Amino acid sequence: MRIVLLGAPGSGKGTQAKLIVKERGIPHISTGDLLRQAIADETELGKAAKKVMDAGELVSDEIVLGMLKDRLSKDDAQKGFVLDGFPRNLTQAEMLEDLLDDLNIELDHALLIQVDPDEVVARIAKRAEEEDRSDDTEDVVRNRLEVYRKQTAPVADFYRKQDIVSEIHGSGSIEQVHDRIQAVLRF
Ligand SMILES: Nc1ncnc2c1ncn2[C@@H]1O[C@H](COP(=O)(O)OP(=O)(O)O)[C@@H](O)[C@H]1O
Ligand SMILES: [Mg+2]
Repeated sequence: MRIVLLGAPGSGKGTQAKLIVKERGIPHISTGDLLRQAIADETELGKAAKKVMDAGELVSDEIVLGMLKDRLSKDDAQKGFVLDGFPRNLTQAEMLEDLLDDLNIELDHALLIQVDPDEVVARIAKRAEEEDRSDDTEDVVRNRLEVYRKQTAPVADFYRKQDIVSEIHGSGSIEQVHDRIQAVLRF
């Protein structure tokens, strides 16, 4: 099964992706995690990405797509995957479409996790304490939410045209949200 997770920063994409992959034995592909790993490894790509991420902006489409291409070509991704954090804008959605066309595969589900902005801000503040992410400070979060509203929210419409979007109510406990996702994936 090939799943894309959409939703604002802090909506719970990473949290829910981990639960889905545990049950289905497919990899969790998070472009944010791949970038944070590149930063930790101090690669050239990581150094370039860090500056952009620390400002709450999006890393260039080419860099992220290159990373994703490599990751999707690995053996474990052939049975399916949960993609988290990509596509982040319409250009990336089109790039992903071309990439999947080349591989002769299609997405099965685009899950849009919906959470009130106030709740998202509160969750991210909590995550900032727990995880020490340099892009989780209040100013940067505000900018990331703005980038989400302008650039990422339209991606849902891109997938609505393919009729693969399911909206998931993202408030409540992690288990409750997971149950809602399971109900959609079973269908
Ligand atoms: N249903 C939930 N209720 C409360 N907190 C949640 C819930 N889902 C996720 N969180 C917390 O919110 C923060 C953001 O979640 P995360 O999965 O990192 O979101 P995203 O990957 O969409 O940015 C994390 O600290 C996570 O533990
Ligand atoms: Mg995440």
